[in-house]
Amino acid sequence: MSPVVGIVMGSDSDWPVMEAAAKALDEFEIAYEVDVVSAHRMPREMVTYGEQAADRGLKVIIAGAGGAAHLPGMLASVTPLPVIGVPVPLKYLDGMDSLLSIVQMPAGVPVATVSVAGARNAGLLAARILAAHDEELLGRMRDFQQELNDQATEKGKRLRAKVEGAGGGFGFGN
Ligand SMILES: Nc1c(C(=O)O)ncn1[C@@H]1O[C@H](COP(=O)(O)O)[C@@H](O)[C@H]1O
Repeated sequence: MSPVVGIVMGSDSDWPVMEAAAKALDEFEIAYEVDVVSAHRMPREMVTYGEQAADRGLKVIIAGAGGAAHLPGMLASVTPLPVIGVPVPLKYLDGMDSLLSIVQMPAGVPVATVSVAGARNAGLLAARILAAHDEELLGRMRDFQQELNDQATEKGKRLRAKVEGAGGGFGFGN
């Protein structure tokens, strides 16, 4: 299957964070490619990647970067595809630098920014974007949401049993 999502990052050092996006796409059996594409260190290749992405069949780009994280915004400026930005936290500033570098885009050049290190949600958001035009994938997303719902309900049951067992009161679920 040819890739429909491009997962790119400023450095291979971002992979431990970005891997969660790949895992989410694996869960939905969505084909993706992975690469290092840095706006700062390889600007010409970055522009080429962004310019060719749609013609190569990609539908969504997930771009992760740390520090002065210009990659997601720069990619969004050269591709018509939706770009999801993942702020990667580095040693200093706890990812606030990456977050602010990615999230405050000027009007006209959107980047859908997820939380700091929120690569899993980036993968899930890419799946939802694809599902908007794919009934079968939409069904799997609904199943996934139902599973989340069931798990949260189960957690509530367990918590209530624990508290009630210790002589506590009753909760919303009763
Ligand atoms: N933020 C960017 C960009 C960019 O935005 O173009 N290119 C690399 N980087 C970031 O530099 C950090 C350190 O990279 P190294 O570990 O290679 O020194 C990484 O988090 C990367 O995303």
